[in-house]
Amino acid sequence: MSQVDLTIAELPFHLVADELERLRANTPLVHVLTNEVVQCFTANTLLAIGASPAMIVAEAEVADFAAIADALLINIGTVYPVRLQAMNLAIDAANAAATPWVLDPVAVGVLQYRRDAALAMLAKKPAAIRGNGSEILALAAALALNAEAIAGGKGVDSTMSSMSALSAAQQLARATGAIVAVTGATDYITDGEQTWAVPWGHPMMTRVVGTGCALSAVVAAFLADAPNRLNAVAAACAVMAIAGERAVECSDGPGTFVAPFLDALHVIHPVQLRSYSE
Ligand SMILES: Nc1ncnc2c1ncn2[C@@H]1O[C@H](COP(=O)(O)OP(=O)(O)OP(=O)(O)O)[C@@H](O)[C@H]1O
Ligand SMILES: Cc1ncsc1CCO
Ligand SMILES: [Mg+2]
Repeated sequence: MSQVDLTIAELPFHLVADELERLRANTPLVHVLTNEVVQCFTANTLLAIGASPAMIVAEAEVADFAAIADALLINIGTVYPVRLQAMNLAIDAANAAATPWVLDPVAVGVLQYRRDAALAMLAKKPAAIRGNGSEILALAAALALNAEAIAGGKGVDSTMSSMSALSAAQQLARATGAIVAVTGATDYITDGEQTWAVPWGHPMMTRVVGTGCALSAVVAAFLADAPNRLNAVAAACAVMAIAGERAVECSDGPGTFVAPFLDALHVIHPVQLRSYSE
């Protein structure tokens, strides 16, 4: 019987550089079905990094658009019945076109309606799942029908570290076939066997709304036509975390963080990333 290789290694900068170069060359069209809080920030984040966002949400349009987009994000942060219906139509069309889609299971440990919705989506095989510690623990527990372990999270915020959810992330990846990214002080990105650690970022990123939601959209962008999905998801996490660190240097707090964060995403360059490896 073959042993599962649970190696964890820090993501090297040259891989981030390669993935960023690929993304900028492709300028992927990202179909975004996200929550109502973070729409504009998510679109600006995608534009700053070099992707094209489109928030197409009508039931009558989502299938047609998912079929022509390069990647799809499904974020259940403010899900309600009509939106859920549209999300499932978009997922089915993306799957029919072999287009990668990402699930952001916002607050999945807090409410049964979205938990049921997320579990049904898992059966449709997301290419990646990106959540905070509480969300990944809750989703893994829900999938295993481990009822006591499901509850978790303070609304949309995590009460658990990413490290405490690492094993759940690996199990979730193995059970679903998705790349799982669990974010926090260190982000862990896993296919269930190999795991990249992304240790950058800053706590200020949790003091403005939507950095995680926007990261999930960036994960979708990096997954478009990705030859290596694990590296693509990890690079998305790295670029956001590095930009977050840089933005803090030019900000006084949450109110002045967002503008330098978008600027940092815009200027981050593969050549500069490669120089960190030397
Ligand atoms: N303590 C921390 N130190 C450094 N970076 C952090 C920390 N906590 C979160 N981050 C970074 O913030 C970003 C968002 O991750 P987080 O886990 O907060 O997502 P989230 O809870 O889903 O966010 P939201 O739902 O508000 O969009 C990631 O890039 C992550 O690396
Ligand atoms: C604050 C908030 N409420 C529902 S979704 C969302 C965005 C952060 O996940
Ligand atoms: Mg979130």
